[in-house]
Amino acid sequence: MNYPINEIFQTIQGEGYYTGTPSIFIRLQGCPVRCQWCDTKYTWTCSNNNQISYEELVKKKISDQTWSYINAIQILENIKKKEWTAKHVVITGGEPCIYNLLYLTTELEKQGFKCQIETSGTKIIKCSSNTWVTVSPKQHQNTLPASILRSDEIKYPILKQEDLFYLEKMLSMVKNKKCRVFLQPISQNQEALKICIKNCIIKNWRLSIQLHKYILIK
Ligand SMILES: C[S@@+](CC[C@H](N)C(=O)[O-])C[C@H]1O[C@@H](n2cnc3c(N)ncnc32)[C@H](O)[C@@H]1O
Ligand SMILES: Nc1nc2[nH]cc(C(=O)O)c2c(=O)[nH]1
Ligand code: SF4
Ligand SMILES: [Mg+2]
Repeated sequence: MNYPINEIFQTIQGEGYYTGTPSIFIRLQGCPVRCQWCDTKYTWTCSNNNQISYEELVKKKISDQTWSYINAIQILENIKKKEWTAKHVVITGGEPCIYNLLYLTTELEKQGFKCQIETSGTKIIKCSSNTWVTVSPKQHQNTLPASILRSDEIKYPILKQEDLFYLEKMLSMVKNKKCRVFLQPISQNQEALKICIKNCIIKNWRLSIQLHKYILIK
């Protein structure tokens, strides 16, 4: 099965529960959700005009809207060829759950990788049962309660205190589920950081600051 991939890179996970974990990122192309503060807008459209070859994709040095159809075997070949050592794979995007990720996560697990998906939860999540699912609820496009139920962590970007109303509404829909909640300031906004810190302490939630943006890694 081929997936439209924007970039594949090895770095340190900068967000959420696995912050600090050496990770191989697989960024898929395409997202219909269109959050206006999104920091990966270059993945939103999957236009044929921006399609490049596998050979060009694996050599990409900059983050732009070019992408290539790549299958799991080619991904594994690329990881081996680049001698990457991380065993944690983060499938992100764009919105990766517009695609069926069951095949990709299963093939990666067969080779000993731990898979994590970063998703808005606005689409039905199709992946292996061992995959760690990070759901980032989105107010304007209605994250599915089923996604919250499947989630291993909820990572909620906020700008202002009122943004928390939607998170509380989503959590109230899954009363019996114990959720791991992370608050994440949007775009390193310092006022939002203060609001995140205040509410994490009150609610005993955890803070996610996008570490990679502070230590200037990809
Ligand atoms: C780029 S998104 C891709 C995965 C998926 N579409 C989603 O929204 O979860 C990965 C994570 O980055 C967060 N994010 C995107 N832009 C951000 C920004 N400007 N500030 C903070 N977090 C941001 C998203 O909320 C999500 O948790
Ligand atoms: N280092 C690093 N950690 C991340 N965690 C989630 C990311 C994303 O864009 O999905 C991301 C990213 O782009 N870089
Ligand atoms: S759902 Fe994720 S990728 Fe899509 S616009 Fe929102 S933050 Fe960006
Ligand atoms: Mg990112």
